[in-house]
Amino acid sequence: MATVNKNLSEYDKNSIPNAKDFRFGIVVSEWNDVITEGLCRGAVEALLENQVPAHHIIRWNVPGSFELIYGSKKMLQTQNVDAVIAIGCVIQGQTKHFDFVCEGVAQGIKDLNVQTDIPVIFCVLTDNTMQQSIDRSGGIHGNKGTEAAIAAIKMAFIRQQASLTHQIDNQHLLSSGPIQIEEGGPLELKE
Ligand SMILES: Nc1c(NC[C@H](O)[C@H](O)[C@H](O)CO)[nH]c(=O)[nH]c1=O
Ligand SMILES: CC(=O)[C@@H](O)COP(=O)(O)O
Repeated sequence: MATVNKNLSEYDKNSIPNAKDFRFGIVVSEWNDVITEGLCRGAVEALLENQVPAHHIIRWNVPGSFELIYGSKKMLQTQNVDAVIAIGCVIQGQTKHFDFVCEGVAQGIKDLNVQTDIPVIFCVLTDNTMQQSIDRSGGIHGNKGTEAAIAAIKMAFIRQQASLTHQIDNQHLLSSGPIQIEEGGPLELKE
């Protein structure tokens, strides 16, 4: 479904876990800052609306969207955050540079999600025109920053639940007593 058929700012408030204990990093590109500031505003407002304390939000600026990769990596490596929101706006110019920046950022953010344990949310507009960016950063199609903040809350919750489940599994395994290994027999846990 294309963005034109969906308002980026709309979400089911009943489906959002309580985010009061989560901490969020926001890395913002300074290129097209009129747009990225609007995206950041949408993200922060959504986090605050979902009980995230203001002091649980850490914001850093980077020069351009390509630097979101390094900025997000250092954010998650050095700050106690449960998710990172990478905010940028890439607009087609006269050359192929748009293609390389967009592909590079998408791949870089994807790599961070694969290689680290902290979810990094891709809040990067890749538009043909400034009007398209305006429409998606608080305009007629809503705010992609809002969408990204909700995604960040949901992914932080998934990470938390996965960690708890892993701990329970480990506790069960560890509390099941010694592992009895019979010569040639199946490996059995003695309750
Ligand atoms: N043209 C846009 C850029 N270009 C700059 C790059 O992101 C990067 O900062 C530069 O290549 C140095 O590494 N960045 C945007 O965020 N948006 C653009 O439209
Ligand atoms: C995405 C870009 O880097 C692009 O906006 C730069 O413009 P140009 O392709 O005209 O150099």
